[in-house]
Amino acid sequence: MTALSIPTPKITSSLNSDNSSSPPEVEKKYKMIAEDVTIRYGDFIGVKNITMKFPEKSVTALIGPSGCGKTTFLRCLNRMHDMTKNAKVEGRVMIDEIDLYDKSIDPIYHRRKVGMVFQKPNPFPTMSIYDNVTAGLKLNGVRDKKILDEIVEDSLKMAYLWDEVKSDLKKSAIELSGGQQQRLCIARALAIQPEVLLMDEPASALDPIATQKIEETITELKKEYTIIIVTHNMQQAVRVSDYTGFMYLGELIEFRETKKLFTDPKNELTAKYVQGQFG
Ligand SMILES: Nc1ncnc2c1ncn2[C@@H]1O[C@H](COP(=O)(O)OP(=O)(O)OP(=O)(O)O)[C@@H](O)[C@H]1O
Repeated sequence: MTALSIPTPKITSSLNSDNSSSPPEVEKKYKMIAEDVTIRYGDFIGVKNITMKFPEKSVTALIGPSGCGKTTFLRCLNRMHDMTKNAKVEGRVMIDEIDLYDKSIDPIYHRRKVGMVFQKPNPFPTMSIYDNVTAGLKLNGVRDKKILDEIVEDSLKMAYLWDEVKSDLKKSAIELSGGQQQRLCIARALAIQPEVLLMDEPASALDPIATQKIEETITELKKEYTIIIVTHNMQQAVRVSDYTGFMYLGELIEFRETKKLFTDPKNELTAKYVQGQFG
């Protein structure tokens, strides 16, 4: 994809403590590390002291029963809680060597490195397919039509939507099917060239065929991106992820290679959850 030229802020801190919560079988480098993260909504603690290391170019799934804090945790990975009035995040989230929460960094610059895809497809409804993909780029000052055209094509190809829409990029985004809209949202997230992609139940509003396309897209994208996905669907976690973290009541209970977590869980709670004894 055409590389964007955006100024790099100074690096302010570094880390590599190797204490816990990394899947033990990993040979890859870690792209992102959440360290001692606690998230409160007023007096309520939504996430308790989670340390989690995300291997690069792989998919990590977050699973657990409703209300256990999956979305709350995911949202801290790109500082989305900055926009939630009563939320307070403690701890550190490192991308490469930079703490996203360090007071001296530019949060807008660093948030760009972490793309987000939400549960319900949310294309900008009054915009065309083309304008949806270029919206973030234009906000970042990219105006060159040739560069925009190239990035639109590259992003739509990476999201596995190009062949279905290339002949009519001016069509309104809301004329696409739900599954196509979700792949458009993935293309929109990829257009600003993030390094990490967060996905919050990206297929839960979709039918089985659209879900399969999204899962195939995720499998292809992990060749280039580090992906963290929240899912309710355990089969989906097994199909798409390399590593899985099981959360319960705001805590990370177990974090391992997906196959091992599902076939040989170490924790009794994990075992009960993956066997469907509670949900
Ligand atoms: N803005 C908020 N203010 C207060 N409490 C909140 C807020 N957002 C979430 N919570 C609470 O934090 C806890 C964790 O919620 P969260 O949405 O992260 O869980 P989840 O595991 O993603 O659930 P689900 O699978 O149902 O989406 C819940 O008890 C929820 O009610």
